[in-house]
Amino acid sequence: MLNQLREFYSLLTRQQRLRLLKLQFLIIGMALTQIAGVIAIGPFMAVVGDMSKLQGDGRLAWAYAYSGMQSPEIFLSLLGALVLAVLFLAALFSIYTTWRLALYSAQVGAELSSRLYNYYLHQPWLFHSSHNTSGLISKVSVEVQRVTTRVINPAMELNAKSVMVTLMAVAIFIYNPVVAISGVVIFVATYLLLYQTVRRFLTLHGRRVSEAQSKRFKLMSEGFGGIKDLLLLHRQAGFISRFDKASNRIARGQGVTQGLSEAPRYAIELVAFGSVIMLVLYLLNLYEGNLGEILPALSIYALAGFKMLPGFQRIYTSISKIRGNLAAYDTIREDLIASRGEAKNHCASGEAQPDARIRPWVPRREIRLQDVIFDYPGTRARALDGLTLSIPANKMVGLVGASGSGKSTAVDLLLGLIEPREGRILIDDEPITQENLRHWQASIGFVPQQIFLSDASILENVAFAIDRQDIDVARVKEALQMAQLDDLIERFPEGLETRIGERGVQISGGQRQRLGIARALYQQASVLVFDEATSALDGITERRVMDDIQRFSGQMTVVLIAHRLATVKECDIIYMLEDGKVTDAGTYDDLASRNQTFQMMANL
Ligand SMILES: Nc1ncnc2c1ncn2[C@@H]1O[C@H](COP(=O)(O)OP(=O)(O)OP(=O)(O)O)[C@@H](O)[C@H]1O
Repeated sequence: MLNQLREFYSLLTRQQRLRLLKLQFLIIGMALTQIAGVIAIGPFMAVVGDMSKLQGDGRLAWAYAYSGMQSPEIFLSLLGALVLAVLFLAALFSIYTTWRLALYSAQVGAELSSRLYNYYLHQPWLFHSSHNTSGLISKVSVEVQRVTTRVINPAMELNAKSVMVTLMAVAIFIYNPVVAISGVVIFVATYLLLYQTVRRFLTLHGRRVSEAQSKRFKLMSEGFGGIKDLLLLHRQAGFISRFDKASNRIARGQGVTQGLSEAPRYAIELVAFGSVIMLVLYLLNLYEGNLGEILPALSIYALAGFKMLPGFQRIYTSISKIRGNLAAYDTIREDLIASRGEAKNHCASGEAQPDARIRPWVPRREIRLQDVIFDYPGTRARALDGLTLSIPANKMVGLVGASGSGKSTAVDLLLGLIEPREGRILIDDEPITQENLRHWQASIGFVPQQIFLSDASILENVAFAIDRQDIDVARVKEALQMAQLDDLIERFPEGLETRIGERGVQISGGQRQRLGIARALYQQASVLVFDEATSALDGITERRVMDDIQRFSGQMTVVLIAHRLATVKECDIIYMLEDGKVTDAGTYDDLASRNQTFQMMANL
C-alpha cells in the first residue's frame, strides 16, 4: 500500500506537490495548537485540586501574584477562560486546516479527471479503436472520483491524524514516558491486530467493486446504445439482471469496506475504558493517593486521550478505506503514468483553437499511396499489403472491394489517423511526416458513415468542437447552402439555433449526412473523404446526396468508399481492392466491361 501511495505521490505535478508541502505546515500547526489546548488544562486543574498552590514560590503562585487578581477564585476563572480561549483557537485552526485538506483532495481529483480526459482525447485512432468507450468514461468519472474520495481524502486525513497523534504522544512522553509508551503500545497493537484481520477482505472487496463498476458502465453503454434492438427483441431482462448483479456486488463491497472500517470503534472503546482504570490505579500509586497531584495529570491524559482516540480511529478508517479502494487507483494507474508528459504538453499550451494557425496543405497534382503495408497491433494478417494508388487532385475517386479488403484502413492512413508500417503517402511527391501532418489534416474534410451529432444547435454542430464565440456564422451558412440544407434550416423557427441531437429536433438520415458534409465543408476542406457515408440512405436520398457530392468534383478532390457500386458510378477512377492491394482500376464502364468481380458486385 505504501508503495502505491509513494508512486501516486510521484505522479502528482510539481504544483500539486508544492501545495501538499504547504499543507504539511498547516497540519503541524494544527497538531501543535491541539497540544497547547491539552497542556493548558494542566495548570487549571492543578489549582482546582489544590488552591494552596497559589501560595509559596511555585510557578502558579508567581503567575497569581503577577496577575494582580484579588482572589484565588477570580484567578481560577481567568485560568478557565484562558484554557477555553486556547481550545477555541485550536478548534478554529483545525476547522481551517480540515477545510484546506478537503479542498486539496477535491482539486487534485478534478485535475486528475481533466488530465485523463485530456490524455484520452489526444490518443491516436488505434488506441480508441481498441478501447471500450464506456471503460474510458468510467475511468475519467467513477474511478477518479473513487480515488479522490476514498484514497486521496483518507490519505490526507491519515497524514493529519498521524502527525497529531505522534506529536501528542511526544508531548505526553516528555510529561511522563511510561504513560506515553504504554498508551501508544496498547492502542497501536489493538489497531494492528484488527487491521491484520480485515485487510485481506478489504483488498478483495475493493477489487470486486472496481470490476463491477466497469461492468455496469459497459451494460449502460450497450443497453442505451442498442436500445432499438432491445425494444424490438424484448431482451431487456438479461441486461437488467446483469446490472442488478453488478450493483449488488458494488453495494456489498462498499458495505463491507465501510463496515470493516467502522467496526473497531467498539472494541477500542472497551480497551480505552480498561486503560483509564489502569491509568487511575497507576497515578494513585505514583502520587500515593494525593488527589491534588493526580487531578492535573489525569485531566491532561484524559484530554489527550480524548483527542488521540478519534485520531487513532481515523487513522485506522483511512488506512482501511485506502486499502479497500486502491483497486480504483490500479485501474487508472497506467494511464496516469502515461499522461504525465501529456499533462504538460497539452494543458500548458492552452491550444483552444489549434486549427486557426495551421495553413492547409492543398494538393495540386495528386495524392499517392506508395507500397503501403499496414497491420493492426495483435493481428497477423496484413490489412494493407503493398497498396499503391494515385488520387488525382480535384477528381472524384472511388474505393470499392469486398468487406475486409482494406478500404477503411486506406482511408485512415490517408487521414493521417494511422501510420504505415512500410511505404509512404505523398502529396505532390512530398511525403506526409509528423511535422507536416497537421497541415495535411487541415485540408481534409471527413464524412463518416455515422455522423456524430452533439446535443447542441445546428450552428454548433456544423462548426463542430469550436467555441461558440469563435464560430464564423457566415461560413456556417455557406457550408449549409453548399450541402443544400439551407431550405431545411429556414423551416425551423429558431433557424441555426435549432437544437438537434439527442434532445433536439429529429432530422432524417439524408439530412444528417448532409450535415456531415456541411461540417466537412465548414473546415474549408480541399479534399473530401466519404467513408460509406451514403450506405445508410435509401436509393433516392443517396442519389440526391451523390448529386451534391458531384457538384464538388472539379473544385475539390473527393474520395469515396462505397459498397454499392451505384455510388461510385460518376467517379473519374475506381480502385478495386482485394486483400489490402489494388487488383484493378479504371472508370465504372471500364471495370464493368472487363472485371468479373466488379460485374458480380454490380450484378451486371
Ligand atoms: N481496429 C482493428 N483491429 C484489428 N484489425 C482490424 C481493425 N480494423 C480493421 N481490421 C482488419 O483489417 C482488415 C481490413 O479492414 P478494413 O476495415 O480496412 O476493410 P474494409 O474494406 O473497409 O471493410 P468494410 O467494407 O467491411 O468496412 C480486415 O481484415 C479487418 O478485420
